[in-house]
Amino acid sequence: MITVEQHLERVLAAVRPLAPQRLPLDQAHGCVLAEEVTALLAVPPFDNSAMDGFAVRAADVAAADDGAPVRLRVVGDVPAGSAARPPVEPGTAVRVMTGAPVPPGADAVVPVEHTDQAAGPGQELPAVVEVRRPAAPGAHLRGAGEDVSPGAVVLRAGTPLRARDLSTAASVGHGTLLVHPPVRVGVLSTGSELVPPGQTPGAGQIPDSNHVLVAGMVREAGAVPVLLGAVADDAAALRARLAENLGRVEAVVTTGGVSAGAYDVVKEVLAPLGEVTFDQVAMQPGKPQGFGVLREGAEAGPGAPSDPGLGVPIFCLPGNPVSVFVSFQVFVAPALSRLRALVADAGAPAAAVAATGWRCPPGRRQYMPVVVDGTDDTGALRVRPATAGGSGSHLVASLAQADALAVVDAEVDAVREGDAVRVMMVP
Ligand SMILES: Nc1nc2c(c(=O)[nH]1)N[C@H]1C(S)=C(S)[C@@H](COP(=O)(O)OP(=O)(O)OC[C@H]3O[C@@H](n4cnc5c(N)ncnc54)[C@H](O)[C@@H]3O)O[C@H]1N2
Ligand code: MOO
Repeated sequence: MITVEQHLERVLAAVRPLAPQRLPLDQAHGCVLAEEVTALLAVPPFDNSAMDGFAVRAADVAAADDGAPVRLRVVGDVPAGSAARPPVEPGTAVRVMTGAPVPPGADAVVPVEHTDQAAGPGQELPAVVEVRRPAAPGAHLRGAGEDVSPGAVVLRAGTPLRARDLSTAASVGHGTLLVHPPVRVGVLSTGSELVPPGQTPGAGQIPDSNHVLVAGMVREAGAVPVLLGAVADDAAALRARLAENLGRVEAVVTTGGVSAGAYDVVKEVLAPLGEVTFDQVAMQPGKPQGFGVLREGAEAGPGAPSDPGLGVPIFCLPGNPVSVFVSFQVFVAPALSRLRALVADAGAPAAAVAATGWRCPPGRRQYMPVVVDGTDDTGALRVRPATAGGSGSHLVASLAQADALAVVDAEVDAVREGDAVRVMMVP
């Protein structure tokens, strides 16, 4: 048996960040930025109106009032996007829309509501506008560069790009960014007993819950699942499904077929394709684990894992669904973070206290799905097992209740009510 740390170390030593690529903004969401981004354009890019109304000289309308409106001759119309710049001379106004460039000579905008003109679409350009309120110099004007000036740093390397980061990049003039590209993860279930979700299982069959579990966890880890379906416990079918798909993924996660069964074909198939080893890890659930590197169409031999074209890391997780969930959290998620070039780690487990006791397996670190039931007087989280059935790795239906995994050291044979435990919160 090896420890969780030994297995994780081996996994992380075999993966490194995908080489940066320049991608269009609409493909870069969730990717980690590989460059510092500076503004090419100012924001706003030019002086413009904050209101639909009339660009005026503030001095002209200083005394305007409902009882004594100021009449200005309208000498032009500037919708947003227009290149027109009709000058505003004393005694004149130019109609402007929100976002339209402020014409030369104007130093204020009077909103349409403060004039005799009707608001809304389809209004003809009037020859004369009556202004009924004064406007201070600068009123309703938005100055070029108010937010950022060209050359300002707007995004730092290492940022996982959110929607608003992409909008920032677009607003300062970028159409592409240098990013660590999306990590595509092949998701493959194995087992002759599996039927697709929603299909009534026949004798001895069960729904394939692992496929949607792994695909969803891949998404929650910021990577992109590539659904490779389920294969029966048949060596040729498994070999073919992997070989067909290796070229289009940066990692693979399989479930099932890694323990001691007579039909556990994952082990049998993987040796000739690459370098995958199968270990017993001192954890519960998740004891049998396979991990290694596959090379597309290549013979087995040492290489540089996760370099495009050189190798694809493969995680062969045990079939029991709770084992899949835990193994993904503990081994696959950190590896996907590294492939994405994320620097932030998951952080230390939080302090909690057991609201009820439970049994633990001898000699294996336990990852018990738990529900958080508030906090105690000291502020520690109160936790209890998510299922009345304890820590069985097949108790998948209760997994949805879990808020966290309680991590109990291998030497502990039972957690008693009131014991301190560490918990990892789960998505
Ligand atoms: N003789 C031994 N038997 C077992 C050992 C052992 O050391 N010696 N280890 C046990 C442990 S611990 C685990 S965990 C499991 C791992 O089994 P496999 O990875 O070989 O997985 P399977 O046998 O294919 O399936 C196990 C279990 O999970 C169900 N399953 C599989 N795939 C799915 C799926 N896609 N969706 C839902 N459920 C799935 C499957 O029906 C089995 O019930 O081995 C123990 N045995
Ligand atoms: O490792 Mo198995 O996951 O204990 O059931």
